[in-house]
Amino acid sequence: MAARQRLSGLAEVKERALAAAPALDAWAALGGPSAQRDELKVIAEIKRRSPSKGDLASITDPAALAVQYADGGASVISVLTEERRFNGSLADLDSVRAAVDIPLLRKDFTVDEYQIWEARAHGADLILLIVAALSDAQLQEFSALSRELGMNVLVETHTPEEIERAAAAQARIIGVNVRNLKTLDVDRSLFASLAGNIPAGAVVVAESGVRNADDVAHYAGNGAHAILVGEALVSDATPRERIAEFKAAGAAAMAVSR
Ligand SMILES: O=C(O)c1ccccc1NCC(=O)[C@H](O)[C@H](O)COP(=O)(O)O
Repeated sequence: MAARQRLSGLAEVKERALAAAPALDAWAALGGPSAQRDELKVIAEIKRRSPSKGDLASITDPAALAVQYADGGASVISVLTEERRFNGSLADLDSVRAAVDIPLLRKDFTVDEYQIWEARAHGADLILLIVAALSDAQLQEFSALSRELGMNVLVETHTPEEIERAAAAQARIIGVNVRNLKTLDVDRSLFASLAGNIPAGAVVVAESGVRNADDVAHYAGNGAHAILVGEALVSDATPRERIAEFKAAGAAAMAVSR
C-alpha cells in the first residue's frame, strides 16, 4: 500500500473513486433485508495462491473466470488484490470489473482508509473488514466511509467476541471464517457453533473450507445465507457447473432445515 500511495496520493485516488460508476448493491445481491433464505448465495473467489496452500491456479485471465462464475449463478465475485501472499492485484479487479455486472468484493486486509477509496476507484462494491485486525473505532470509521461511498462491508469474524464487536458496529453482512488466520487451520464445525450468535437480519456468510456439496449442505443447514468459496472453484475445470451444484446443494439443505 505504501508503494501505491507514493505513486497515487489519497487526493488522486479520492478523485478517481468519486468519478467511478456508482457501486452495485451487494447487500441486495446477497439476499437483502427480506433475504430470500430459500436460495444459498455464492461469493466466488479469484485466488491464485494462499499462505496455507501455496500456488492454487495460475488464472491468466481473471475476467474469463469471472464470467464463468457469473454464468454459474454467483451473486458476488471476490477478487483477492493482496500481492505478496496471494499474487493478486488491483489490475485483476479492474479486468473483472470490466467483464461482469454483478457486485465485486475487493478482498484484501483493510487497515487504512486509503484502501477503501482505492477499492471504490477500482469498481469494488463490497470491502472486507476483519474484526481481529481492527479496533472498534476503525470498524466504525471504515464501515461509515464504505457506506458513504455506496459500498457494503463484509465483516469477518472467528470468535463469539468478534461477532459481538461486528454486531456493535451494526454490520449487515457478517462472515464466519472457519480458517484460523493465526494457525491457518480450517475447522468447519466452527460455523455451526457460531452462526447462532449472529443477530437476526444480518446476512450470514460461511467463509472458507468448502470442498464439495456436502460441505455446502453443512453450512446451509446450519444457518448460512451465503458461502465464500476460493480454492474449490479455482482448482476446478468447470467452475460454472460447480457453482450451480453448490447452489442446488444449499437450497436442498435450507429446505430441510426450515
Ligand atoms: O487462504 C488462506 O490461506 C489465508 C491465509 C491467511 C489469511 C487469509 C486467507 N484466506 C482468505 C480467505 O478468507 C479465503 O480465501 C476465503 O475464505 C476462501 O477460502 P477457501 O474456499 O478455503 O479457499
